[in-house]
Amino acid sequence: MSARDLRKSYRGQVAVDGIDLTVARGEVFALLGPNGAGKTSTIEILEGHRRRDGGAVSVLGEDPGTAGRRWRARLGIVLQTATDAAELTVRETVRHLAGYYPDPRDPDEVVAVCGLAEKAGARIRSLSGGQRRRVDVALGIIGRPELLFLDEPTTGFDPEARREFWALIRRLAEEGTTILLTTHYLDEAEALAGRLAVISRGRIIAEGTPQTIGGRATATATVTWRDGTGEHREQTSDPVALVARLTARADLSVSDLRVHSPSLEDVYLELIGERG
Ligand SMILES: Nc1ncnc2c1ncn2[C@@H]1O[C@H](COP(=O)(O)OP(=O)(O)OP(=O)(O)O)[C@@H](O)[C@H]1O
Repeated sequence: MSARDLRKSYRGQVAVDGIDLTVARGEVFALLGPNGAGKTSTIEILEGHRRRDGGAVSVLGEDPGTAGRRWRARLGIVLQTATDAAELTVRETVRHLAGYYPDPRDPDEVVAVCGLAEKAGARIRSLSGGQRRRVDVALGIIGRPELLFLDEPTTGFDPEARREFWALIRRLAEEGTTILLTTHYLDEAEALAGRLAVISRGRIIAEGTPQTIGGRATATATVTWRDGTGEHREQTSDPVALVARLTARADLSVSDLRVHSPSLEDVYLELIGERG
């Protein structure tokens, strides 16, 4: 999947301002960025849900602006807005949608892996917000998509449900599903994404792996420790060497040794702040 110089404005207001993006088959790629940065606009153009104003886009070898139903059946889509309240049960809803795909997954299995087995017979409108979001995810994967778009998939999930969801995404990725997700949870991006991009004001301002983005791998670390002379704190670009030096000193009894490297959140906030 690739986009070159992608552009989108709403009544003259620029939302996507020349985005270049390439996601290889089998990759899990996360789009991060503040509210209104242009993530949903970008993802919905790639899904074929919104028209672009400019740029070239290829998704599974086709232009989403003109691709047809067979192309659509190869995608799984979890939109940002949750499923409307419905009178159908969870099981009925998932089974119903399965009927639209040539090679769907087993509906009961999907209900189970999405943590909805106990709610399979419940009407959608009776579910909690997080449970409804799980139904959205179930509907997104029922068609055995080659490419899965997830727009803030775990909003409203409790911590356990998020962990279960992460395990599900990892399983799908292992099976070869390409996944593009947006999230405001940096731990989620770090846990799932092989690569990620930070979008701000319609542009990509950083791209890389969770470990290296924004210079994270080479950023200064803070080492703190305690010894006979008191508490110490030192900034260093080579914490391993400092720790080795400290622990080699027989005359110091070092304790409470900690190395703090910048988290993905630290790096993200710095990136956003610089451009904010
Ligand atoms: N249908 C629309 N009509 C007018 N303006 C829109 C529309 N959709 C989005 N916008 C505007 O485009 C900009 C980008 O919005 P978008 O939804 O793509 O951001 P986002 O990064 O997904 O934000 P969030 O994290 O809040 O979901 C915002 O300023 C938004 O107000």
